[in-house]
Amino acid sequence: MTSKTPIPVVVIGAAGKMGLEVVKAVAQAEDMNLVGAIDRNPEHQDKDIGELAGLSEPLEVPVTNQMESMLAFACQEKEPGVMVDFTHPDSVYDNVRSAIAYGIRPVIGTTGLSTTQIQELADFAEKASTGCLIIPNFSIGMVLLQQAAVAASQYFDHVEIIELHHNQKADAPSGTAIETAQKLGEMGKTFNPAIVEETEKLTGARGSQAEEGIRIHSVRLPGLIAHQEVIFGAPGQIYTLRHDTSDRACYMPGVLLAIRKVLQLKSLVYGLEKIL
Ligand SMILES: NC(=O)C1=CN([C@@H]2O[C@H](COP(=O)(O)OP(=O)(O)OC[C@H]3O[C@@H](n4cnc5c(N)ncnc54)[C@H](OP(=O)(O)O)[C@@H]3O)[C@@H](O)[C@H]2O)C=CC1
Ligand SMILES: O=C(O)C1=N[C@H](C(=O)O)C[C@H](O)C1
Repeated sequence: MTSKTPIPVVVIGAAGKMGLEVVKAVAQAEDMNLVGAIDRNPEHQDKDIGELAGLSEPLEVPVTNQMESMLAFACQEKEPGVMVDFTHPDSVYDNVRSAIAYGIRPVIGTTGLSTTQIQELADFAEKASTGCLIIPNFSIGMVLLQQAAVAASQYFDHVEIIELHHNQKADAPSGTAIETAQKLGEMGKTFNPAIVEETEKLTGARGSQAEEGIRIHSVRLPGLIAHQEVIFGAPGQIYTLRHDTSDRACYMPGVLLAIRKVLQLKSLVYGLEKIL
């Protein structure tokens, strides 16, 4: 039996809510080896990431805020490496450019990249012939919700999206809600034709206007994790699609799949459904 060399994985944002889940999932995956844990939070510097993640054994991987040195180290591994990014909308773009420059394949979970930034990263990955994945939502339930929404949009002309998240979330609307609106927008129809002339007495009362006239409403409260409703309306009926997460572990099968798949790519791919 041949045993393949494990995939070297670096996690950036490793000490955050998603980063710690990824650390646990990668540590348990037989075909992966966690080689680096990057996080800027000063509280966690030099601590063993396995201990921070609550694993029974240390992983002998200390948290560092030195991204460039860590990427330089990871690119010397025998096998091509992968960097999983769950950081912040303000830093993900630069992190990904650096990873690609070192020949490390990025798997991006961080949301909040602009359309221009995504296009620039796609061009950069293409020039470097490097795989790169941007996945606004790693849960299979959300892929299914989006597919059901696209199917329903053939029959409904009116639709709005409500996304609800914990109140530590930096970006609004969520990357998932934007992706959902884009998918509905790709149907090529204009939703929500105006029936009356509306006046917003409080700015933002009707949410933000996304693709093809689709409105997105963002709710932020402690006690929530990540939830989304797509509500279709027609005379005499409402059709509601809803996805709820109760544990960030729900994203891990998607994250592990992305780590394996990004190594087979030579350019940027957007969306979990493209690699299923
Ligand atoms: N695609 C998906 O399926 C999912 C995506 N997300 C997205 O992932 C991102 C992270 O979410 P979450 O884990 O909840 O956030 P957290 O704030 O819990 O974690 C982010 C971590 O990254 C650190 N960090 C931020 N910037 C840098 C940087 N430049 N270099 C190193 N470390 C950095 C933060 O440090 P500090 O505390 O000092 O800021 C923090 O420890 C968000 O954009 C969120 O929307 C979340 C869930 C699922
Ligand atoms: O910040 C989060 O928590 C989440 N962010 C992603 C998004 O913005 O869509 C994915 C999921 O909704 C959880």
